[in-house]
Amino acid sequence: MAIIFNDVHEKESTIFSHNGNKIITEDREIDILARLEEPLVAVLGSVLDDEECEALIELSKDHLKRSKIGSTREVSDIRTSSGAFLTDIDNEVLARVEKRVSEIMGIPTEHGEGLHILHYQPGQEYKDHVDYFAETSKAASNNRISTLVLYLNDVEEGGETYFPKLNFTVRPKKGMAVYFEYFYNEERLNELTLHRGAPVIKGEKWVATQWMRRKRIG
Ligand SMILES: O=C(O)CCC(=O)C(=O)O
Ligand SMILES: [Fe+2]
Repeated sequence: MAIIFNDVHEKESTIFSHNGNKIITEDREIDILARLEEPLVAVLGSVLDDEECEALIELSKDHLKRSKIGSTREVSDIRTSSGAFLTDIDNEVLARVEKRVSEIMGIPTEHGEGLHILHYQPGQEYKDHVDYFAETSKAASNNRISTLVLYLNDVEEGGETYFPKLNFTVRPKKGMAVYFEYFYNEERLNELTLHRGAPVIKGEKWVATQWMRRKRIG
């Protein structure tokens, strides 16, 4: 008698709702270049133009200080780059980018923490981590659910975003982005979004990250 294995695993629904190979936003057509389905990771092309990338870098230069991580805001070895949130800044390019990012992520801007700019020099990295907060942390009452990392420049060597549990690498390219989400009921899927910013070997690396929360902030 044959044994029948029932596949009881049904695909969980995702926040990201774009199908096909393009995302049409109010002011831009964005290419979906590659995607993994579970957990959902999507590599996006031509999210920002050169002028927008350069404007974000310039804005952050005034605000950069040594990166602080986690809700305790302590300087840590996990992230050796420098970072700054672009909040409370009245700027036309920033507003346009935030609107576009919100359309891509399918979440209103009010759920976002503001764009966070990171600057890595050779040898600097962001070691393995997940973007959501531990259940025991205070911030988990309105936890993060999705991330968009925008690459603001071309890195000569190194600086890849790497997902070790998926064995998936994204190479930084100016104007491109990687999207991923971790709002699955199945905790295993969220944990698979573990990722790192590999050390920059040559050149420098600039990224802008948008983390979205489950509820509006404030
Ligand atoms: O720099 C990268 O490639 C990853 C950045 C990142 O993981 C983050 O901003 O949460
Ligand atoms: Fe991250």
